[in-house]
Amino acid sequence: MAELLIVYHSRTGGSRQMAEAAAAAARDETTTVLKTADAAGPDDLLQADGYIFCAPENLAALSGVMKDFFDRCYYPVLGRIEGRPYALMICAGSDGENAARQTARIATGWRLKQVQPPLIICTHAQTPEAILAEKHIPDDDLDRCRELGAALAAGLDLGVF
Ligand SMILES: Cc1cc2nc3c(=O)[nH]c(=O)nc-3n(C[C@H](O)[C@H](O)[C@H](O)COP(=O)(O)O)c2cc1C
Repeated sequence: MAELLIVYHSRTGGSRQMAEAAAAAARDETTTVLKTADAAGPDDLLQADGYIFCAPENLAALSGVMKDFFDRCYYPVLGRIEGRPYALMICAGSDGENAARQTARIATGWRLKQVQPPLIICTHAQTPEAILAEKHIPDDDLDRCRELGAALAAGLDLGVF
């Protein structure tokens, strides 16, 4: 069975809920490994056949912990995972585009194949208190994460990418 690796970072819970929803749906289709960014490393990337990366946008960039995952793994796996499919999920307050663009550039460096446009979910938190509060991602947004997880996992299992 093909293996899907989902790597995520979350500060206030939104990205975690998104990653967990994608993982739960993906597990119905293929072997799925869910790891936090600080626990994941090059061996996890090498072992998997495809990826979902999920993280918040912080200060108009990918969150630092997720960036550290890519920084640690970039050269150890460069040239060894080319052509593998991936998808991207970003949790943001009101934007998310820069984090998505930045992550896509890293993935292009690895020569990964993006199999669908980035899924950006905005929490619409505006005040410092709301931004720092624990997030609750609505079920219809989590449905979009479930669809993404199921589609990537099913495609991996069928070998269509
Ligand atoms: C330090 C910090 C910086 C942020 N910068 C942005 C930003 O540049 N753009 C944006 O859309 N949201 C921004 N946000 C909002 C978060 O992306 C949003 O709260 C999201 O839910 C965080 O995901 P998480 O719950 O997985 O941590 C920022 C939040 C924090 C704490």
